[in-house]
Amino acid sequence: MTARIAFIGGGNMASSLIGGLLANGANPSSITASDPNTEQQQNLKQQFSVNVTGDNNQAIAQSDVIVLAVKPQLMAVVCQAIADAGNDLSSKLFVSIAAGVSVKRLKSLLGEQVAIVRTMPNTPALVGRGMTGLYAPADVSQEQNASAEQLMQAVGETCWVENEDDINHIIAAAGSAPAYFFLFMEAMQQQAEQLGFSPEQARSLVQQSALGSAELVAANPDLDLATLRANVTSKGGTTAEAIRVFEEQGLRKVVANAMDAAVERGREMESLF
Ligand SMILES: NC(=O)C1=CN([C@@H]2O[C@H](COP(=O)(O)OP(=O)(O)OC[C@H]3O[C@@H](n4cnc5c(N)ncnc54)[C@H](O)[C@@H]3O)[C@@H](O)[C@H]2O)C=CC1
Ligand SMILES: O=C(O)[C@@H]1CCC=N1
Repeated sequence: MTARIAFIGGGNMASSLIGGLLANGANPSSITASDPNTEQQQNLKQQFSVNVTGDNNQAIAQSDVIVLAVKPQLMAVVCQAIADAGNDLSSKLFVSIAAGVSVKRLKSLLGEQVAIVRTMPNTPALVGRGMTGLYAPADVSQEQNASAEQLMQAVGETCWVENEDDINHIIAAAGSAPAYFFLFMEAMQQQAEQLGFSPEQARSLVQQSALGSAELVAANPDLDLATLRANVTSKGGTTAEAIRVFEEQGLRKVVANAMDAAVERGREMESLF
């Protein structure tokens, strides 16, 4: 029997996961998205034909795997209401995708016996190119770990971590990472427009270069990234000049500082939410 999956919160990340699951062959009738925003419910129904509701407890009652996909600051109130409804949660597997909410915190809200796997996906899940980190405390069974892994592998690749704090490292290296690449691409698009291209042309130039580069990386697992870069960089040529400017102006340090800031914020959120 395929697992019935409830999404508590049907926003950006839930939509990416739902879209990815359906593209991978999941049956829309096995998925229920719960969201108080009726417009969001309509979008999900229209786009994916999944079941929608505004009642979290109804979605949970009819599902085996519960994906907690609300904003971190809402997690406490949402989980408390789930616990207060008094439904039997003992046979359910909870999969949290929230940044900055610890398993300890979730258990304190949902109940100490509740099985919880903490994960950190990213939005390319929508196109089957997700990267998800997973952490399971010792009381989660092998079978439940396998269910969580199966869910996330349907939308991309997975990486288990042994220590919960490593989820904050996954956030820095993968969960938040699409935004870094989008920022870089945005900056390149802007400059391409300055150089005289139309916005469409500029986007296409940047988009195809990014896509081609990522595919080259994936197609050459034995070549390190520095070698791929060197292959573009003719001695005394144009790329060398651009790379010189990036290096001299501290791109590596900026990247390291930005990733460290994401880790720190993840830890800080764990003390707030
Ligand atoms: N957006 C991203 O790239 C990623 C997000 N996450 C995590 O996913 C979670 C959701 O983030 P987004 O999808 O970006 O946020 P979002 O704001 O797009 O989605 C949250 C949804 O929850 C709904 N909601 C509000 N109150 C609710 C309630 N009481 N019950 C059920 N649903 C309720 C909102 O209407 C909204 O549609 C966050 O905890 C975030 O840390 C994790 C990895 C990546
Ligand atoms: O920005 C955030 O907090 C979430 C977690 C990773 C991506 N979005």
